[in-house]
Amino acid sequence: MFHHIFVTGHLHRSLQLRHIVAHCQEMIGLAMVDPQVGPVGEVLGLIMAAKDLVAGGRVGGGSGWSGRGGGWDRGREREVNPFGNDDVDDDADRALGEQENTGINFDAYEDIPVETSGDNVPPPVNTFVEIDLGDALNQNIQRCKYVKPTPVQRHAIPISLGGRDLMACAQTGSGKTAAFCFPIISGIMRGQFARPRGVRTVYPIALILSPTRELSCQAGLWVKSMHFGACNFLIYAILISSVHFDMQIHDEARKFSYQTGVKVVVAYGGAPINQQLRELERGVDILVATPGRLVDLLERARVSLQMVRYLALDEADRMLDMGFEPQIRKIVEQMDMPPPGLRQTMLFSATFPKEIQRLASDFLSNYIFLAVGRVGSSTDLIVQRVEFVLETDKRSHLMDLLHAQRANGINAKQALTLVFVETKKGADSLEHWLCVNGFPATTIHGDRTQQEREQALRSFKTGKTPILVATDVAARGLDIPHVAHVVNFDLPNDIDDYVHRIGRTGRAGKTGLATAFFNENNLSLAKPLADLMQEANQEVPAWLTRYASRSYGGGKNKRYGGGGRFGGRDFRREGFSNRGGGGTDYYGGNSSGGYGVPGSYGGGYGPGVTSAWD
Ligand SMILES: Nc1ncnc2c1ncn2[C@@H]1O[C@H](COP(=O)(O)OP(=O)(O)OP(=O)(O)O)[C@@H](O)[C@H]1O
Repeated sequence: MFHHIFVTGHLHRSLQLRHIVAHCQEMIGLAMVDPQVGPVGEVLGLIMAAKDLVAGGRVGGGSGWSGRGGGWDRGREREVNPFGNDDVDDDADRALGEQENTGINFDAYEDIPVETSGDNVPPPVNTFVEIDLGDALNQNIQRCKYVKPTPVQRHAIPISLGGRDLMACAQTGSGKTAAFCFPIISGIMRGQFARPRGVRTVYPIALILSPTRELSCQAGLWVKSMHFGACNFLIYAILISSVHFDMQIHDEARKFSYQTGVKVVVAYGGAPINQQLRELERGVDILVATPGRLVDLLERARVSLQMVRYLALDEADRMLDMGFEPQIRKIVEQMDMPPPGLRQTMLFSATFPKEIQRLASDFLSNYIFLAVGRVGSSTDLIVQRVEFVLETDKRSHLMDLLHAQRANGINAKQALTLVFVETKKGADSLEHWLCVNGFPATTIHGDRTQQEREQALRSFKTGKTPILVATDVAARGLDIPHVAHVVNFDLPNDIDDYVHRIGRTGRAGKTGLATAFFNENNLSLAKPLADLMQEANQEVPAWLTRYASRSYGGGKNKRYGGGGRFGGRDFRREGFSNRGGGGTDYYGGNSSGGYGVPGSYGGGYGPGVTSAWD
């Protein structure tokens, strides 16, 4: 027989919720967390309590972390199992947690060209067992159902394990997160890191920076069964207006580091800082952070970077474009982080414009450049279509597509469609119009609160609203299973943004479809788009080739200009010398902005275009 425990709440009823949780805890003999940081933090604290309850963990107060690398103090806390219970039988939960890594079409990656450059490049591996990652990590790889490494992992993991700095470019959905997480976790497991004991300051060993807090969040709805002695409990942890989400990288890193003794903490803006501070106080080995929130923590002296031995930048080109570069420089160069050479630095993205490579090389020491596939290319697992659609016809055209999808059963349960638009207003109005016309949709854009964005993502992921209308906020990194179709209702101005957007489908060896509506407003994209499609063996419509041949320069998409179709790969091979190697200083002598780079990268956004940072 099951005892049912409902943990449910609303912000203004958080006291009541607290009592319910306390009661649950009393029933099964667990300690109570002390959620004392205001209503939102309180509710999140309660949810964390529920989460620990669900996982059978014992939640203690104060610092539960001690010993090497801040690993688990197993006498006082037990680690929440990020893989969840095997006996989960709830559809929504399954949809949220399932990664479906079995049946991946690895053959799709076999022929992919790989380029490495730099001194003494360690050879690639073919299997995970060849690499000595340690038992605990190997077990987690099995739990993730990763049978063999993806190409970027085959090359990047030995390079990083060899202690080398790395700039890696590999296609969307090809497993870059694990490629930088595995060596970091393995390195921390092996290392001896004597860290200062600050009163309130924590000293992470690894820092993973990612550009947006949206870089996929994992929803926190728990419906689990569990057993205590002779009793079975079904525990429902549902929060009506505030749900705790973890960033995707954090979520992945937690899976990979499960039972390794390596503690991962996330800090990102738009969520209450107190909860994050409490988590940090319990100890941290790997800190996953967005730049803004990290600067805040550094300024409050709650985090010191002086022990950082590993620095990873995900979506590194975005992190270094003009919008965020000063913040990144502050974190990496102006605080207490060890310099290149004394720390290991790994930069990853699917796109890496040369100008950004130049900036990035400032952070690296004698690094290896790795390109899996052509730099900035899209995977040919995605079928790309471009249709000429006038502005005034876009809605009816989209409707036709959606009706056809429905008729073909493509939009059956769990097949999701992501529609990219240019503006926040445009997103809201299209969402409304879709809903009115019988297509449940939701939106994600910069004017929505963090909570609304998270709810939208969750509603999309679970298939409740199988259409998500988004601005570029959702263009990068999001790893949402079952996105079958990406529609570029409005095309971006920058071909790299297009690559990231369509990369929300066709992930991890699966196929996907991307449709773009092109018209005379997108002429500057004609050539790069035609080139990209050709590169990915896609059918390029004759009209697009004609536009492309007229070469409308927009000052953007410079990788297509001159010297090879994609403007080369490792920029060091193109007549620029690496600063670290003692060559020409191409920075124009200014290291904090205005780099004197001819035609420096402008972030890729035209005026009025919504960026991922809004
Ligand atoms: N070796 C592997 N075997 C099977 N699945 C894998 C493997 N490595 C990663 N994956 C899965 O592939 C998916 C895509 O991985 P990930 O999100 O790291 O891609 P990415 O290269 O960072 O993409 P993007 O550039 O869009 O951020 C994830 O669901 C991940 O769990």
